[in-house]
Amino acid sequence: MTATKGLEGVVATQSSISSIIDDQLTYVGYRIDDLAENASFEEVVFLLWNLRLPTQVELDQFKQELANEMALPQAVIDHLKSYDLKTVHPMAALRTAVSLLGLYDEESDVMEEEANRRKAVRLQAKISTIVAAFARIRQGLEPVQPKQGVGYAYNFLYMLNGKEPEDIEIEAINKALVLHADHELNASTFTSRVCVATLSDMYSGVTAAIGALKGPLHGGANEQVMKMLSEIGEEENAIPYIEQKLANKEKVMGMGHRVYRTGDPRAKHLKKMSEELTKLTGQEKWYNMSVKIEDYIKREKGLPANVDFYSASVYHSLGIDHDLFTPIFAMSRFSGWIAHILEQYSNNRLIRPRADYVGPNTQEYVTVENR
Ligand SMILES: CC(=O)SCCNC(=O)CCNC(=O)[C@H](O)C(C)(C)COP(=O)(O)OP(=O)(O)OC[C@H]1O[C@@H](n2cnc3c(N)ncnc32)[C@H](O)[C@@H]1OP(=O)(O)O
Ligand SMILES: O=C([O-])CC(=O)C(=O)O
Repeated sequence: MTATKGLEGVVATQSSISSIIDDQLTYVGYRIDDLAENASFEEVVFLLWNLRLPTQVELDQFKQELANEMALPQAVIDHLKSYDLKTVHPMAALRTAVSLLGLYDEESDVMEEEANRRKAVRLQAKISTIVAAFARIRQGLEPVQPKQGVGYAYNFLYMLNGKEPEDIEIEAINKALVLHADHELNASTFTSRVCVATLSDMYSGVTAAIGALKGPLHGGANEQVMKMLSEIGEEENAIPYIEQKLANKEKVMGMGHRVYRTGDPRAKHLKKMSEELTKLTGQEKWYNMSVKIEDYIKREKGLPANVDFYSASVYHSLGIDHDLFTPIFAMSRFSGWIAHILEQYSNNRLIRPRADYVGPNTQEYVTVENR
């Protein structure tokens, strides 16, 4: 047996949810460019879970179902209030809060398809409320109740900031949510599938996936990109900073991808938004700095910017705290994880690969007093 490091190139399952072929991404066959320009996030969630686009009536109904499920059990809010809010990372808080949520769902261990569909709606609805509530509570503010009759992106911003969002903010968050929703067998989605393939429950699957997304080689990279840009500070420092990083054999966050070779098709949409939003808010330097880094890394290392690179300056120019960038990614990716969990249940087999053993040969056991 020989191991493939990082499972590169290994095809581990069949899936009908999203595809990456020749560096093009589709959700259920629909091009990401078309979805990013035209679709609401709720439309995309419906698509991922039902493998078809909704009619207007279905979409309105689905939006209402999500809005109806946004409120959190008081116990979850009280729990969020009990954390050490100065030190707890929001992704760690999210991981725990989502797991806790499962304790308040009477159907959490009911495995029938209809129950799983109801849990899917509850989870997708409540994740945005948890992220917003955590952000408010740590500022010493009360969580804002979700609003009826508005879309998912609007409601998130409303609960986060406690005021009506501007159209441009809603558009930016909606587009970011559409772009991050699913991505074939990325590390966190694979984690969710491995977890539920034991026939564990949906709460366990998404909790495990949050843990995988949190790492800086995956979803955690967007926060690290903003950390890097903040350290660079001014445009003229960008190239010397990156040269030093490469000389130290350190990775440049937001660059490179396991699957894409020529470029990540999501990045151009975020780049355009970054340009618009940083200009609008008089913070062009973050965009200009990002372009310099992207061009340099492409030229020197042949690596493309990934989805995490420009999302950093987009969220920053919306005034969002840097450590909330990855939770926002999670909010969107919940839809993909859930789609994959439902697909895994529908055609399940335990996922259990092998390891190529490279440890010592068989050894004789020596009792502790004789070692
Ligand atoms: C939503 C997402 O998850 S998108 C990815 C988010 N993650 C990041 O942005 C973190 C930075 N990027 C990376 O670490 C990588 O590009 C990954 C993890 C995304 C994918 O990489 P892998 O396919 O595993 O490639 P691997 O890490 O083995 O790198 C291959 C080579 O490219 C180099 N490389 C890859 N990415 C980078 C980078 N961002 N900066 C500098 N060098 C890089 C590696 O140092 C390595 O060079 P070597 O062969 O000389 O040792
Ligand atoms: O697919 C991957 O490996 C990482 C990624 O871009 C994503 O999860 O969106």
